[in-house]
Amino acid sequence: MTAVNPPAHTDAVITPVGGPTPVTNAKQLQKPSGMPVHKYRGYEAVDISDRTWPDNRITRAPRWLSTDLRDGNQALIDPMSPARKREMFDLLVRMGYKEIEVGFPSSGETDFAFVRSIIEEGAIPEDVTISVLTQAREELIERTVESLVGARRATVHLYNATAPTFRRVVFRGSKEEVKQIAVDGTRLVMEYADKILGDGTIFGYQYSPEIFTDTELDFALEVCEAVCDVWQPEEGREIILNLPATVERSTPSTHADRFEWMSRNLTRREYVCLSVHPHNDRGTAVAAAELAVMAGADRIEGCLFGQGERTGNVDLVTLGMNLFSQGVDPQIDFSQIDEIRRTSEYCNQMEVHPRHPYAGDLVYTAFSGSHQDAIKKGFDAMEADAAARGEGVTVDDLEWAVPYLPIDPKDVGRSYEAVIRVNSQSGKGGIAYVLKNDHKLDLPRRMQIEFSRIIQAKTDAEGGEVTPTQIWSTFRDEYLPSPENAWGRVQIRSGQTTTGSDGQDTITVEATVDGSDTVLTGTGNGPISAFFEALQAIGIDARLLDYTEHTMSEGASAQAASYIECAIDGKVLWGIGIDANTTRASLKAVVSAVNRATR
Ligand SMILES: CC(=O)SCCNC(=O)CCNC(=O)[C@H](O)C(C)(C)COP(=O)(O)OP(=O)(O)OC[C@H]1O[C@@H](n2cnc3c(N)ncnc32)[C@H](O)[C@@H]1OP(=O)(O)O
Ligand SMILES: CC(C)C(=O)C(=O)O
Repeated sequence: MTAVNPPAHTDAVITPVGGPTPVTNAKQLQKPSGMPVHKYRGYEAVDISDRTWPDNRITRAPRWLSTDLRDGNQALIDPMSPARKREMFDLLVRMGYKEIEVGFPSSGETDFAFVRSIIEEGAIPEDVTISVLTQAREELIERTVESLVGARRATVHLYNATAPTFRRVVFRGSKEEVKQIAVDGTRLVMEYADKILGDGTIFGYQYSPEIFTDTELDFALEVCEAVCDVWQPEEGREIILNLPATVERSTPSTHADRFEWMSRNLTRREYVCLSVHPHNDRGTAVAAAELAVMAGADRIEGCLFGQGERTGNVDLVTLGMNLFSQGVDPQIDFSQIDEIRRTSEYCNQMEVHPRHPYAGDLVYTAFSGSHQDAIKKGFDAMEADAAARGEGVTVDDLEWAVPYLPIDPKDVGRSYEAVIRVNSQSGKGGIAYVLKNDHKLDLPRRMQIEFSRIIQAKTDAEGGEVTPTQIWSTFRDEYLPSPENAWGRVQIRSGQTTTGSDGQDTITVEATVDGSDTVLTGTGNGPISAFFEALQAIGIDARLLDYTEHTMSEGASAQAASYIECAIDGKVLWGIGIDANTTRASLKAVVSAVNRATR
């Protein structure tokens, strides 16, 4: 055999002995881009060769915090109006989020008033903790705590940047001074909470060393430890330490290493809720969150559909649904994903991409032929498996196993209607799926091939998508013309068969042939062969090649579909007949094929 792909390490051009085309190593064809790569440097690895996170599995939902109303909102072109904020808040509650960051109350009247409104209007369920963000500045902290008066459960979330560039550029201070900002801020939060909030509030505290991703690990740890020294976490008094990828900078694996390192080195780890807050600058926020949980994070902060600064916060919908698709209950209800999407679009005034995981318009839709074929076979196999398991077992009782569909679209409130859409890339499987799903017609394989050629000719000629309605109207026109729209040489009105003592069937059919009423008769070893003989009399030479039938529904008024493959005057064609009586259905199927032969 001749090698076609040269080994990756050679730059040689391999000329296959006797082969037609010399093969060039693709490496040789790539050229330097000319882009200014010298301006950037690689992210530092973490010295943690005994890392354990790759072996961990996520077997239960982490704690979730939605920051749609804070990090999501602060990144919008038009921040949410109070009405939109309230819609979002109510949605998050309905979905099951128990920790919701509701704003930055010291930023201005809008956020302050919103926090007051949900407290005063009793919109916060007993088991939901609201959280509010503040900088480590006394006047802002005081105002922040004031916003929480009357809340049953509330957390103040304080942040300050700890990364070198921010120490140098924003705070213009030393490590010690920047650590002191966090320490003083924590003390002020505690003092104001004591002074302003009564015993009626179950008060929590969260600290974020902002830009954790660019902060030296040992310094991030030092600041977190100093904050813990002030807050004094203990049994029944947790602290949330949230380590934000304010700007996502590393691979998810390095991010996970940093989490494992922090998780191992925090002294009061059992009283710390370790929280991950990924942004999506490298497009890997979801992976970063998942790997961080494997590395020890207890809690994830993010936004629905990945709203948030720049490329967004991590997407809570994808994370939750990823768990669901692995058989882990996300403890968040995504069963009405389109309602969630619509509400989010209304609140954020931004659209969710049609290819957005789990929620986009097109994510359960296959256009391409081999995908459609496999999906149709998958649905058929699930139905057969359920039937084989015995009475009362439905596909909903089985493990989901439909190729190309990671989850059952029904589980998020989607119908199967949009699963298969037909265009020029589609094959017989998709078209057959539409006919089976929408019209209960289970076409035999060779008939699928025949009809898909008819649709293919249409897509090649007209381009674009062929809707299920167009597929059905093309199918009807081709195989099942209605009496109002009849075409073809033969239309039958009624027929009778009698069986003689010799076992031969004689058929008498009242029909219209070429526009004239007539009676056709013939004899054969069954009604179909008798009908073929009757057709001989009007010059139609037909021979049966294949026959199959199935019921289309259950009950007394059940319809049957018959499919007949015939050789007619040298052509091989399929016909279909639908009738409550199977003999009539098969005669209609013969007529369908006969008429097509002369169309
Ligand atoms: C990564 C994140 O998403 S963090 C959250 C960011 N979100 C927001 O900022 C939205 C809401 N913020 C706001 O509306 C405004 O920033 C306000 C109203 C809170 C404060 O506004 P201003 O008082 O004008 O201050 P501004 O935000 O510009 O901050 C600048 C000052 O705060 C200091 N500062 C910034 N962050 C912090 C912090 N976390 N803790 C303490 N001081 C801080 C800066 O060093 C600077 O100080 P300087 O004036 O002495 O140089
Ligand atoms: C305040 C912090 C958590 C933040 O939003 C970020 O760093 O992205």
